[in-house]
Amino acid sequence: KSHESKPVAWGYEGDIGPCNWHKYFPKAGGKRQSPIDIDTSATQYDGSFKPLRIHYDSHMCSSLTNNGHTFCMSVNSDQCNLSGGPLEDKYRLLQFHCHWGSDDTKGSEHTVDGHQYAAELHLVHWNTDKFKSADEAIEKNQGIAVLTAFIKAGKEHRGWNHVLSHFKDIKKVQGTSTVNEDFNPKCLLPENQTDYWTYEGSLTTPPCHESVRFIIFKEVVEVSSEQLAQFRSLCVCSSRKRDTGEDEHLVDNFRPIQPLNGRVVKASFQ
Ligand SMILES: COc1ccc(N[C@H](NS(N)(=O)=O)Oc2ccccc2)cc1OC
Ligand SMILES: [Zn+2]
Repeated sequence: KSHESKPVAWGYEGDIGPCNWHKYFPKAGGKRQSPIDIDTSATQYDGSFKPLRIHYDSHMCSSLTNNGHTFCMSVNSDQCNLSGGPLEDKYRLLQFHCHWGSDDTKGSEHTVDGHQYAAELHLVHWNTDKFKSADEAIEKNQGIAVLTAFIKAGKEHRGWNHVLSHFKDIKKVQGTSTVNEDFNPKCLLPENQTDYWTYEGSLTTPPCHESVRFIIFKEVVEVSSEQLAQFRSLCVCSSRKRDTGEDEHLVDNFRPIQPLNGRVVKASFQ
């Protein structure tokens, strides 16, 4: 029997934290890693982008899972597609998830002029024109496109309640809940979908494949502080082994920013 490679544990703190990921996941030490700081004085306007086309249907059944690092809403509808903007091909929505912090002052992965937001939404899509499966696409250049929105504390976001209402079923690690309601993840995006930054980077979690085109909206989405607290209520795996055996609540599931290495961040707006 071939020896299955044992999955390597990784996390956001201690010796399995981001500084050591490269030891088991060599791509994490690559030249086009994510996230990055967006220095708005160095972005370059690109007038050649066509309008972004985000076509999601809402009759998709999906399941919400606590994967030990965040929640992940998987989508298995072939009707949720993304194209246009900086993209040459058509991409299909696979899942969405978020990154957040232990309080409202931190949590996003990307930063803008050094400013970190309270959380960051990632809608992960894979290139269905070039590849046969998401598992193939995640290792290939242009394989993945991640639509990204920053989140800050403010007024309550009613759309997010459709996701948060299922959190009680996935409080435990590897918990899964089936979500079969009429929910369209497009409601989680900002109103302004024409102004965004875009650059070529990587998965921000191991195996950190350098296959991702990030599209990051300029407009920030507001959710209430109570809703942000619900993100933090998820119990996830942590490197600290507590003898108390109490559930580990996640703190800071965001990767630190990575060197730009000469990459240029394009802007769809002037
Ligand atoms: C299509 O296959 C994958 C897609 C994505 C990621 N990792 C993803 N990276 S990110 N933050 O850049 O989107 O992080 C998470 C974080 C939480 C839940 C699921 C993904 C990993 C994948 O296979 C290993
Ligand atoms: Zn992510």
